[in-house]
Amino acid sequence: MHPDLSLYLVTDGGLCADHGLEETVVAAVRGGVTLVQLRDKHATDAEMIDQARRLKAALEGTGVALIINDRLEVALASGADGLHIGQDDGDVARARAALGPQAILGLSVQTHEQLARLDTSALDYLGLGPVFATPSKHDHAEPLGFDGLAALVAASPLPSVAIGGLKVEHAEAVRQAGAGGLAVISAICGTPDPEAAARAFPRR
Ligand SMILES: Cc1ncc(COP(=O)(O)OP(=O)(O)O)c(N)n1
Ligand SMILES: Cc1nc(C(=O)O)sc1CCOP(=O)(O)O
Ligand SMILES: [Mg+2]
Repeated sequence: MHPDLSLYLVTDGGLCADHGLEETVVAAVRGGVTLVQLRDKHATDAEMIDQARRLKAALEGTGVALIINDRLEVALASGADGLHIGQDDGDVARARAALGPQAILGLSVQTHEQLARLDTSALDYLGLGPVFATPSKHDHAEPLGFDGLAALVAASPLPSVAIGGLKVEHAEAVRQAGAGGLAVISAICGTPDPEAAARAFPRR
């Protein structure tokens, strides 16, 4: 499947708390978000399944897919549209086999070495980052900058989305680096008006 990576909202329960998770996501989608990832490092599986089901219902009719961060079992149990995993989050082939061919499956890549040993056949897209250091992910890798991002995009055989410290003012540089879009947490979650924050990003 080919997800629309143009403006990819990754959620953070803490940052979204002001408006509430569903309200933030629905407003951001009204503002132009094209893909949503439920990311919660603290919830139990049962809590995350419940969150995912509520988000899936809230996204009904919008055409925007819901991706689950890290947890294959949550993706399977919640009826979400896909899964995003990192280098240490489990096996890509196993995830694809469990999710089936229609699901969206994304993987994080930080280096050329990771890219070189990747079997991309089971994947739909890559998340490349961090472009910049960010407080939203305490264990992030060395920042790539835009030159590093462009080099990874050029070596990537799959559509890619850039992530890490990205704001509206970086959209043009990300486009010039060749990525298919931007993935953001704090540029939308935790802003006073998530719809306006999403709308401020240029359309692709
Ligand atoms: C779109 C996108 N790209 C990268 C990541 C990071 O995934 P990972 O390295 O597994 O780190 P965590 O998000 O699990 O902390 C992502 N979530 N989404
Ligand atoms: C979830 C995540 N993954 C990253 C990576 O580099 O793989 S950076 C990141 C956090 C992105 O949040 P913000 O938009 O607030 O910087
Ligand atoms: Mg992960």
